Amino acid sequence: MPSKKALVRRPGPRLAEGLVTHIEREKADVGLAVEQWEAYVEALRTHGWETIEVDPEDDCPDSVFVEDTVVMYKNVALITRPGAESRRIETVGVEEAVARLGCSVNWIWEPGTLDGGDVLKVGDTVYVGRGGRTNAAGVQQLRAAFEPLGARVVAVPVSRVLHLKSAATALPDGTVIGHIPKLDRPSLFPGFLSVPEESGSHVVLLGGHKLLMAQSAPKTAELLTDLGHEVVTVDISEFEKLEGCVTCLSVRLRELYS
Ligand SMILES: NC(=O)NCCC[C@H](N)C(=O)O
Repeated sequence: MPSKKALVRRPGPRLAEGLVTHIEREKADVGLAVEQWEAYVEALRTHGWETIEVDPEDDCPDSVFVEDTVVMYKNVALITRPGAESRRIETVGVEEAVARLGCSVNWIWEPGTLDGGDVLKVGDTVYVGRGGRTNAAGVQQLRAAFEPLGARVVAVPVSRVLHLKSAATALPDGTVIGHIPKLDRPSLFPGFLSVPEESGSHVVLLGGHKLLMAQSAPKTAELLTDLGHEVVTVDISEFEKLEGCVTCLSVRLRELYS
């Protein structure tokens, strides 16, 4: 039976100093962000996920975006080497957490860089965005880690957004959804559905046809509801000010053997 555990990491007091690359900086309200994070975690729990808090990393403003620090494939946790140097220390606590959960651990090494936000899994196809945070060596190391386990790794150029998953994720049936103006090569995805809002391109699969989405994408929520999905929304405005989205606030562990 698949496990339903999700790693999350509480935002720290320096959250508002988080990196912004493709958008104008707007001051995030840390108190409100904590409330929004708690509601996000509660939404995961309500839909059957056991949440595991990685020890906070209060000196790292971006540590709440835990997805960037580890990529899961089967029982293997690939600890990343984030493209932004200021984020590299975040991996230490995450490595401890996944090791405690019984994952096999592997690593991206220098000169490779890779952010988890650049990795989109659709069944055994693993799309990896090669862009501002993930370099060619990171892509090669991801291939070397996951292809022997049965993955097919497809590299996708990313230049218009922070990460591949800033502009594309996948529905439970494997359809990739994305916001065309932010994608370099939408034609690389077979079975592609375009969505009207950039923040509508981010969905977290909660199980069955349930999707967790940001409140900021009402038109996409309507489109997906009309296609028979059950949409659960959360307000993550303070994380969106830092180029975060629903996907980057957790890492789901679905194939643990413990
Ligand atoms: N996977 C993600 O979408 N991560 C968002 C990271 C945002 C953070 N401010 C950063 O620039 O690294």
